[in-house]
Amino acid sequence: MSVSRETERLTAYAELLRKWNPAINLIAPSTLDQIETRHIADSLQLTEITRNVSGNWVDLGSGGGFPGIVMAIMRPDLDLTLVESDQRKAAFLRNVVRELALPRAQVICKRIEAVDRLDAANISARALAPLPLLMAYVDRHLSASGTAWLMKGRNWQDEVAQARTDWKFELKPHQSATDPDAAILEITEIRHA
Ligand SMILES: C[S@@+](CC[C@H](N)C(=O)[O-])C[C@H]1O[C@@H](n2cnc3c(N)ncnc32)[C@H](O)[C@@H]1O
Repeated sequence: MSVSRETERLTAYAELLRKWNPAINLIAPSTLDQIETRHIADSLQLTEITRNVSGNWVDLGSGGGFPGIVMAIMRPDLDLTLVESDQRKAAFLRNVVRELALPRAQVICKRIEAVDRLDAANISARALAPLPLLMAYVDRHLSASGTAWLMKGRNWQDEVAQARTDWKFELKPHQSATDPDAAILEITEIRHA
């Protein structure tokens, strides 16, 4: 049976994470044995939901590369930008992009608030900030017709209620398969309330 190019790259990525995590703390050490079942599986849910989506993609606060690197592996047809302000994590991400040969992925090592507007068709973020703050980051970098894909934990409904104080938006939640209380929030038409 042939192993797909995507599977080879996901395996190589997991190896790089395991190699570098002791030095850089890319993911919580307690979750090192859950790279495939939790971190990659979470990210693959997003790539599955968005398999027919087109346009440039921006992943904010990429950290060790979830979901940004998984998106770059599964969608090599998209221009993808990972924004990560921590220099050591950004160096790791650049190394992954080079070693896995992902030529349409680039890393910006700056704070999200300091990056020139990216005018993205799609934005993703996982474990970056509470939704009210995340909306401000997304609003800065999303195009008027763009879609945000925000991976949220079990308090997502409370966060949505808080965010609606300052923002108006259309919301379509996709329930997580790995954690029934978590969701990927598909958000469009963002504007100040
Ligand atoms: C908790 S980690 C999550 C990383 C990854 N998305 C994941 O799910 O594993 C949040 C990351 O966002 C980065 N970050 C936080 N605030 C940021 C900002 N304002 N600009 C750029 N990066 C930021 C941090 O350095 C950190 O690597």
